[in-house]
Amino acid sequence: MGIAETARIARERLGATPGVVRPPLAMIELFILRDFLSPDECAALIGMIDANRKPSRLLSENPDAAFRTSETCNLDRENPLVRGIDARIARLLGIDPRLGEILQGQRYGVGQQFKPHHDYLRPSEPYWGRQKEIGGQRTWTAMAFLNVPGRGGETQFPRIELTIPPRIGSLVVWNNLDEAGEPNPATLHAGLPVAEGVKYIVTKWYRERPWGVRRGARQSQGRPELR
Ligand SMILES: O=C(O)CCC(=O)C(=O)O
Ligand SMILES: [Fe+2]
Repeated sequence: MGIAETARIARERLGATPGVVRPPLAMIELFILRDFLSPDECAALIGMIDANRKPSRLLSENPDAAFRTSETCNLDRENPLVRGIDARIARLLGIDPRLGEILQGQRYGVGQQFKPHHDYLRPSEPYWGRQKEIGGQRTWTAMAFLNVPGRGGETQFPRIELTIPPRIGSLVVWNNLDEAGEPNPATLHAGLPVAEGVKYIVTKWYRERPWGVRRGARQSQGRPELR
């Protein structure tokens, strides 16, 4: 199934799911589903993130050391809660779960942020040779807020003047590509600095092809810690 067909199905599935809201945005395809995760699920995920967090990394070289200052946790895919949530996201989008990267948690303390960036990959970057092999382009992003920090930590899309405040359990889903399946620059977004408290989210990125390195018949993961 290609990028366009995946997008058509995701659009249809999201559109048919009760509670899914699609803000009227001309330039990007974005959906919000409140209460996708229960407060108990959020609390359990926060515990897992706290137990296993490491400084977040970037896929591309970036001279700005403050570009992404959060911490990241690759969630244990053998854990039943993680498995269930992963499967629910895939079902909501009608997407083949094999296209998904590992479900990650992110934690931002006071002052931490992820400056404006695109989730799609750039074929002109040095990382592309490998990324092309392990799934190719990133297509859709799903991100859920696990808590509400005291202040700050909104997810902002500066090109379309959209700012989404954290809300516990809320899922935000967007297509990083345009109608033609090409990277959509309007999807530029940032995790704004946390001003008070701590912010936790989970993020799920999907690829155009099954994600991972193929060794014979067995599929192992790529370098999930990298963004
Ligand atoms: O923290 C946020 O609000 C955005 C996170 C994000 O953009 C990402 O992890 O790719
Ligand atoms: Fe992002």
